[in-house]
Amino acid sequence: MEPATMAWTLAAAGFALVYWFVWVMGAAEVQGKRAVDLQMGSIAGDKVGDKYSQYWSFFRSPKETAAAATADKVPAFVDTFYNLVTDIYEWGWGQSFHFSPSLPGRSHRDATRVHEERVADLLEARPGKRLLDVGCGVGGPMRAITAHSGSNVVGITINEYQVNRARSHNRKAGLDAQCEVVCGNFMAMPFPDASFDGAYSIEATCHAPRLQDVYGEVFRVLKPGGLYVSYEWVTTPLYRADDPEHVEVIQGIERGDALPGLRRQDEIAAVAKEVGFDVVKELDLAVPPSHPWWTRLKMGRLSYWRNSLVIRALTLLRVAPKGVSEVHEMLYDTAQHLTRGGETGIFSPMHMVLLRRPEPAAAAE
Ligand SMILES: C=C(CC[C@@H](C)[C@H]1CC[C@H]2C3=CC[C@H]4[C@H](C)[C@@H](O)CC[C@]4(C)[C@H]3CC[C@]12C)C(C)C
Ligand SMILES: C[S@@+](CC[C@H](N)C(=O)[O-])C[C@H]1O[C@@H](n2cnc3c(N)ncnc32)[C@H](O)[C@@H]1O
Repeated sequence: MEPATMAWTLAAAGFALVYWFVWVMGAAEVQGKRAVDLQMGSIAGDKVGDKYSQYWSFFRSPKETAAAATADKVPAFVDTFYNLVTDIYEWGWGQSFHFSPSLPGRSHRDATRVHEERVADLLEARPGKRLLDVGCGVGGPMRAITAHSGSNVVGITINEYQVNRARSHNRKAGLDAQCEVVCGNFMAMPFPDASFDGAYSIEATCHAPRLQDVYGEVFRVLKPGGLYVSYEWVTTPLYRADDPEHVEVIQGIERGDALPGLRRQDEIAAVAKEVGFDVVKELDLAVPPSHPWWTRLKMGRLSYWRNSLVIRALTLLRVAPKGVSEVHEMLYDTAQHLTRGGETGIFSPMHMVLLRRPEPAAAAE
């Protein structure tokens, strides 16, 4: 082959490869968020590195730092975290930022939807009901629940960038008349007392330093008789604080997922009762007969490698901001810890509680 022809062939093959990696494979999970669109939330491109260091400084502060002082800083730290990860989550996982038990023979998308529809069914959601989504992300669950039940949903998230993403997805799905999104702290919500028929939180309240603060707020805004379902991140009774592997896995999950400290499974219902809820049902959805939730993380080694290459290439080309690679590495690392947490059974991201705010007469008994 002529040298010139060879050069042209190589250039065309290179272009085709980059195109396939970035534009075709780059739309990893859902259409709508491609690798070339990766931003870092509302963080300016040249500040990503600083924000990433700021995120880590939270874990570097001495353990003996007064818990209350640290707790005050948590919402800002969680907000920074979601600025850093929201686009990578959407690109590599989808619009629902949670796990689901796998369903043999069905897609991840189906498994996700079934896990979300279970919430609507537990809440007996139907047209005319007004539900609250506590920590709503970019609204994947909210749209599934509205579409499934016909109810109206108001979501709250601490992260302004997610509010904009969620509103835009709601509009595109034609659900903006039924789905509303508010920016705010779920530990001090901007809603009147007794203003919701039902509420749910999917893998979100683990970001609260004190579960009482968020459960207390949900109790306040629910109408008497209203139901609240939560899927909680917890350590299970198999966790041993004197086993170094267990400690490393749990700390790895906390560091890579902006958690002020994972709770024990038995703390959840106790806190619910403390703030006044009746516990209607409590069940760990991660244990058999459920199929593993972590297989989706494990099966993706090739995708992680591909994603990492795409991100490096885009950073080099200055399409993606500097610092994205570091955030991506952090997520890869936490994926290993989450998988290990699932395999050992010491961690569950779906400890489900169904709670009811009692009617006044029942409360007085
Ligand atoms: C509830 C929370 C988030 C749960 C999950 C949605 C996310 C936890 C870890 C995330 C990921 C890890 C690896 C990433 C991978 C390296 C990248 O190439 C593509 C995206 C990941 C798969 C990413 C996707 C979302 C998670 C699974 C917490 C924060 C309380
Ligand atoms: C892992 S995401 C889950 C999102 C959504 N439930 C889903 O399943 O797609 C956790 C969510 O909780 C929100 N969150 C965390 N702390 C919060 C706080 N103090 N107030 C409001 N939202 C908060 C985050 O902004 C994020 O939207």
